[in-house]
Amino acid sequence: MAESEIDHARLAAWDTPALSNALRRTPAGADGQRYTDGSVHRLAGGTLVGTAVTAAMRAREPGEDSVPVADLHRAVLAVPGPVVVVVQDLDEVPGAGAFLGEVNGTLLSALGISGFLTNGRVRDEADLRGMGFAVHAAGLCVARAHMRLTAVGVPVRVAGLDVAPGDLLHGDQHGVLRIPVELAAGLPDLAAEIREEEQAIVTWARSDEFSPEGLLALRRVRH
Ligand SMILES: O=C([O-])CC(=O)C(=O)O
Ligand SMILES: [Mg+2]
Repeated sequence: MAESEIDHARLAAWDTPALSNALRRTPAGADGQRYTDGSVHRLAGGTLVGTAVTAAMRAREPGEDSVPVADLHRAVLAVPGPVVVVVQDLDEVPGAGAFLGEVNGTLLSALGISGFLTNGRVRDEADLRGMGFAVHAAGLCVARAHMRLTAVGVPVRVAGLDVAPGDLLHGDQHGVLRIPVELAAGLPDLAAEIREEEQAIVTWARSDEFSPEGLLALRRVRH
């Protein structure tokens, strides 16, 4: 499926656990899923869905290896649909300085991005909460330090998740999930099917029909 045919709004109506459950029923299975490892958290915004535009940065030490931020802006504008900007902080100990703050955030907001993900840190927190896009990062930091982008449009690894330019990402308060583009169209229906199955159990557990003996008699394996 072409990226332009993906129904982002339909995916955004689901949370990451539901889409992960749905992916289990595809060839991806339980082992073929790729998602952030919990070392980053959502600091602002709601659900993100979009195509990855990637970059790398460094901040701890000075260097002559910078590329213009305009390269990132151009890459964002080259994607027809919603974009998730993914920035890998390459420093051995990431987080010395922030790429994302009020100014870079406002520019990316003006370009209409859906989300931002980094293994590094961000700043100007109060401003970021009003940007209208989701921010996932390892945390906050004070300084800019020697922050510069060192590459745009390269494969990156952020919070254990490998991301290539063009990958489809979905994220919420649980983390960020990479969705194989060829499986995207089928996921909402699978998620709905699973929710129905799960809600049957939940509804029973909350009902007057429920009894501990009844539960044991079912000898349930999964839930
Ligand atoms: O200094 C930077 O580039 C990061 C920052 O605080 C901002 O974008 O406002
Ligand atoms: Mg700032």
